[in-house]
Amino acid sequence: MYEKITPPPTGEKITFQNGEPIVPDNPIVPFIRGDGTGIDIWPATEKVLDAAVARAYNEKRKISWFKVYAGDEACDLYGTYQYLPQDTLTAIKEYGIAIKGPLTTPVGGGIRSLNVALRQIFDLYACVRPCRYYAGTPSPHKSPDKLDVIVYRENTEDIYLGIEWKQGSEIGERLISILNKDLIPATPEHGKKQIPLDAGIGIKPISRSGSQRLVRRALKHALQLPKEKQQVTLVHKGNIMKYTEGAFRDWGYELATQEFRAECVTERESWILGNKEKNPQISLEENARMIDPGFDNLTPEKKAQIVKEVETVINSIWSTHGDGQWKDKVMVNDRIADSIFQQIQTRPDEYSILATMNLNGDYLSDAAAAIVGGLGMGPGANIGDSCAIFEATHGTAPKHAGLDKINPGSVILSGVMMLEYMGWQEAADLIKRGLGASIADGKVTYDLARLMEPPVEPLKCSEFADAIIQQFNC
Ligand SMILES: NC(=O)C1=CN([C@@H]2O[C@H](COP(=O)(O)OP(=O)(O)OC[C@H]3O[C@@H](n4cnc5c(N)ncnc54)[C@H](OP(=O)(O)O)[C@@H]3O)[C@@H](O)[C@H]2O)C=CC1
Ligand SMILES: O=C(O)CCC(=O)C(=O)O
Ligand SMILES: [Mg+2]
Repeated sequence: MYEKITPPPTGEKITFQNGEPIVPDNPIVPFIRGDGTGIDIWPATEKVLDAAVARAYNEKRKISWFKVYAGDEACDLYGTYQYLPQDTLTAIKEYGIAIKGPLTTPVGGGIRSLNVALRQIFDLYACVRPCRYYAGTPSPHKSPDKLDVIVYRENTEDIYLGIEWKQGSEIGERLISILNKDLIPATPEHGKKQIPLDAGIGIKPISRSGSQRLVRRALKHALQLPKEKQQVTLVHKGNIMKYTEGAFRDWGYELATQEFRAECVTERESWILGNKEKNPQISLEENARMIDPGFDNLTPEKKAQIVKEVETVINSIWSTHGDGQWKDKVMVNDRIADSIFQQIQTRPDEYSILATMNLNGDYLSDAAAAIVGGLGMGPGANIGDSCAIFEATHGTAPKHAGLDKINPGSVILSGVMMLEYMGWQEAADLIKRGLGASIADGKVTYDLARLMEPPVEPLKCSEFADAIIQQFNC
C-alpha cells in the first residue's frame, strides 16, 4: 500500500461519523515535520503533546505518530520534485486527522503551495484560526487581552484556486483579447473599460455553496460559545468586488436567516426590532429612516424597498425575536475588510467569529496573531467533513531554521486544537495551562523575550517545550 513509509506497529484508525471523529485510545496520527523551522518546532511539539496525553490519562491514552513526508524532506526521500508523494496523501486519507509543520512556497514561479494543495485535495473547507491572549504575553498593542476572535477562513476557493495566466503567455493574451473585444463590451456596466495588454490574469471564483458551508460551520461554532461571544461577522470587500465578495456577504446572510432562523438575528433586523421596542407606535417609514441614514435622498423605489424590508422583518420575526428576545440570539453582522483591520485594533472586544473568504482570512489571521503576541502564538486547523489537518498560521521562517530558537507555541497550540477536536479536552487544558504559566513566569522564546519589560533571557525552542511540561507537575 505504501511505497516508502510504514505505519507504526501499534494503534488504530480514527473514523468519521456525520462529520465528527470517532477516536480510539491509541489513534495513529500522521505528521509532516515541515520545512525551515519545522525541524525545530516539530520535535518540541511532539514532546509536549505526548507528555500532556500521558499525564492527563495516566498512560491509558497515547498517540502513535506516523511520519509522512512533504516539502524538502519528501524530495530527499522520494526524489526530485516529489514534494507531495502519494504515500502522504494515502496516509492522511486513511487516518483522517493529521498535523503538520510549515511548508515552503516559492514566490513568482516554481511549485504551487503544498499547504493549499492539501486543503484542496482533502476538501478542508474551513480554516479555523483562534487569536486569544495569554496573560503576560508582551504585545505591541495596549490592550491585547481584549482581543478574543476566531478567524473562520474559507479554505478551498478564491484566488487560492490558482487559476492564473502569466503576462505574455499565449492563453493569457487570448483571454485578454476575448475579454476586451467581446465580453467587456457586451456587459454595459463595464462601459469602455479595457484590460492592459501586458497584464497577468488571475481568476477569483467565490461560490454560493463554498461560502455557505463555511458560514454554516462558523454559525454552529458560535452557538457553542458563551452568550456574549455568540456573534459571526461576515468580512468582505463587497463594495468593490460586488459579485464575489459582495455575494459572499449576501449568501452568508441568506444561509443564516434560512437555516438558523430561530437561533440568529442580523444586525439590521436588531435595529428594526430595537426601534419598535423603544417606540411601539413607530411607522414603517420612520423605522426605515432610522436604519438608513441617507433614506430621504433615495429614489422612491429604493425607499419602498427599505420600508418593505422593515415590514417583512416585523411581520416575520417580531413574535420570536421582538421584545428583546433577539438579544439572546447569535448576532450576524458584516464589515468591510479594510475596516475590520482597524476595528480589531480599536474595538477588539466587539468581535468574536470573523467569517472570511480565503485571501482576507489569510491577511487577517496574521494581523490578529500579531496583536496577541505574534506569529509564534497563532494556531490553526483546516477542517472538512471527513478529514482535518492542524497547522500554525505562520510559515517556515527560514532565517531561524535549525537554530533551536523559534517559538513552537503556535504548532503546540495547533496540537491543542487537534486534541480538542479529538475530544481529549483534559490533555488540551493541561497544555494551555502549562503554556500560560510558562509565559507568565517569563520563560519564553526570543520573539516574546525581546518585547518583555524588563527584558528576559530567551529560552531555546526545546527549552520552552520543557518549561511547559514542567508546569504539568505544578
Ligand atoms: N501553512 C504554511 O505552511 C505556511 C507557509 N508559508 C511559507 O513559509 C515561507 C516563509 O514565509 P514568510 O513570509 O517568511 O513568513 P513566516 O511566517 O514564515 O515568517 C515571517 C516572520 O514571522 C515571525 N515568525 C514566524 N513564525 C514564528 C514563530 N514560530 N515564532 C516566532 N516568530 C515567528 C518571524 O519574525 P522575526 O524574524 O521578526 O522574529 C519570521 O521571520 C514562504 O515560503 C511561505 O509561502 C507561509 C505561511 C503559511
Ligand atoms: O502556502 C503558503 O505558502 C502560504 C499559506 C498561508 O500564508 C496561509 O495559509 O496562511
Ligand atoms: Mg498566511
